[in-house]
Amino acid sequence: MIKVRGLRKTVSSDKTPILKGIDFDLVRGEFVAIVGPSGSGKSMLLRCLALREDWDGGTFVVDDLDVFKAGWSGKRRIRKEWAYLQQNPDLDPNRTALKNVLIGQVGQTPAWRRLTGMVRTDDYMGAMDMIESFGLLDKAKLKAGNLSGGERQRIATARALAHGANVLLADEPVIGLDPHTADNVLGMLKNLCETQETTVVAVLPIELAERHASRIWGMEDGKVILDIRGRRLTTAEKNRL
Ligand SMILES: Nc1ncnc2c1ncn2[C@@H]1O[C@H](COP(=O)(O)OP(=O)(O)OP(=O)(O)O)[C@@H](O)[C@H]1O
Repeated sequence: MIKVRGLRKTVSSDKTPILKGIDFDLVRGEFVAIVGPSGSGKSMLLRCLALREDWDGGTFVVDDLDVFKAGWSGKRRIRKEWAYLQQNPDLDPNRTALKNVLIGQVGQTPAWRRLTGMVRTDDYMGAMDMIESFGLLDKAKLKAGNLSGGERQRIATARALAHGANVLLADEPVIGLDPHTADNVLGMLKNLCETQETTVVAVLPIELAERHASRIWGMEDGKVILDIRGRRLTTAEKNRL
């Protein structure tokens, strides 16, 4: 269970809060899509949940762990077990797609492994399976710098999942993908939620949210103004966003 109460975020240059008190409970295995107009705070919410931003107020409880009260160890656990996929994923452009998946993300992978690049056969097989399931087996040996934006995004998602992230926070994970591939990737994420109890919180366009998410949050001006089970939004609901 993930429990957030009163999440507030203000940036120092501007005293108007960007997030104005967000509350929610999330259970394992939910696939939440965040929708809403540009500037409503979708990316900031994900960044705060990923602890890429300091919070200005609020409580954050994951299972029985009060993340902020636990201090360094609480934050470390989130960084280790949760994956954050930003719009431009932080892949190493000089390493192959496969190597990026194998060595993982800072925070998820022991430093010695990142430095030496040493991997076990099981890890290799797991990484190749994951790359294949994202339809990129033929790109595994290409340097990440030579992949398209959509391919990089899929490799970053594969990397997070290959390292066993149990919560995936993804900022527009299918941007730039053709509709068929976008549906495939989201279908895969949905399947992971259902079979592995992975929790996904992703910023998505409304029509993809309607099709794939188990829950939809609509954001407006730093607040969640709509929190519904995944389904087609009514015209009135769409007009609020
Ligand atoms: N570091 C910052 N300094 C000042 N303002 C910021 C900062 N980061 C975000 N903002 C502002 O906070 C608001 C919310 O930004 P955020 O990126 O979360 O919006 P969004 O809903 O993800 O938008 P989009 O759909 O365009 O990506 C915006 O008005 C943005 O300009």
